[in-house]
Amino acid sequence: MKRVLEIHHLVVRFGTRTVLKDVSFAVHEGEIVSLIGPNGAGKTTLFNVISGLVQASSGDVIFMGRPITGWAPHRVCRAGIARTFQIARPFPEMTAEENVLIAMWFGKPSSRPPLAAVNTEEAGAWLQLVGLKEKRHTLGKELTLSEQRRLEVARALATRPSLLLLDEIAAGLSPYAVNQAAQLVLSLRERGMTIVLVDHFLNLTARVSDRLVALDQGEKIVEGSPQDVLHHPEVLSAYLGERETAGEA
Ligand SMILES: Nc1ncnc2c1ncn2[C@@H]1O[C@H](COP(=O)(O)OP(=O)(O)OP(=O)(O)O)[C@@H](O)[C@H]1O
Repeated sequence: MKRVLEIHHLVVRFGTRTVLKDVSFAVHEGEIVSLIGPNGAGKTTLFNVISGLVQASSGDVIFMGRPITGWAPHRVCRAGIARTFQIARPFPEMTAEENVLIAMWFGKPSSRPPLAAVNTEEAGAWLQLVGLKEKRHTLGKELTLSEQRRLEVARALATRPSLLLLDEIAAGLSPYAVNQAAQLVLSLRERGMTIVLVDHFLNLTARVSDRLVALDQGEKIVEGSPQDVLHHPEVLSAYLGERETAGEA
C-alpha cells in the first residue's frame, strides 16, 4: 500500500523543553489514522510540524515520497495537505459559498482562474458533502460552531488535498453534532480520502479510524488497531495519569 505520509524520528524542542521525542509512523493511502493522547501529549504540535507552522528540531516529514520538512504552510497546502483547526476561523463577512470559493481558488495556483470565474457548482458540491448546501448564502459569522467546523472541512476539501488533517472537529459539539462529524469522516473515507485525525472523543476516533497512534509526553507509546491501542496498559495509564516512576517500590 502506498505511503502518503511518513514521519521519521521527529524531534521538536521549544527552548529547553522537548515536546516531541523521536516520533515515527506512517499513513497509507485511504487510511484514517488518529493521534490520541492526554493533554500536552504533542498531538497539535505534530500537526503543526506537518502543516509547516512549527519547525522540527530534527527528523523528517515525507509526503508522497518527498521530504517537505520545514516547508512554509502555503507550500505544504499546495503540495496537497489540507488541515482544519481546533478553532474554526471562516471569513466572517463572507458567505459559506464564498469561503469555499476562496479555498478552491487558493488550491489551484498553476491554473488559477479569476476569482469570479471559479465554479459555484463545485463549491455547492463541497458544501453538500458536509451538509451545508442550504446554508450556502449564510455569512461565516452566522453559522453555529458545528456548521463552522463543517465549513472548515469543506474549505480544506476544496483545495483538493491528497491528505486531510482534522484537528478536534468534535470538540465542544453536542452528542448529535459529534455523530454528524463521525458520519462526515466516514463519508470521506468512502471517497478514499486519506485522513489524520486528532480528537479527544475516543469513541469517535475508535469508530472511524483504521489505526490509532498513541502519544504521551511527546513520545509514541503504541500504535495499532483501535481495539488494541485503547486497551494497552500504557495508554490506560497515560489517560488515568497513573504513571509508575522507575525505582518506586
Ligand atoms: N509554542 C510553544 N512554546 C512552548 N511550548 C509549547 C508550544 N506549543 C506547545 N507547547 C507545549 O508542548 C506540549 C505539547 O502541546 P500540544 O498542544 O502539542 O499537545 P496536545 O497533545 O495537542 O494537547 P491538547 O490535547 O491539550 O491539545 C505542551 O506541554 C505545550 O505546553
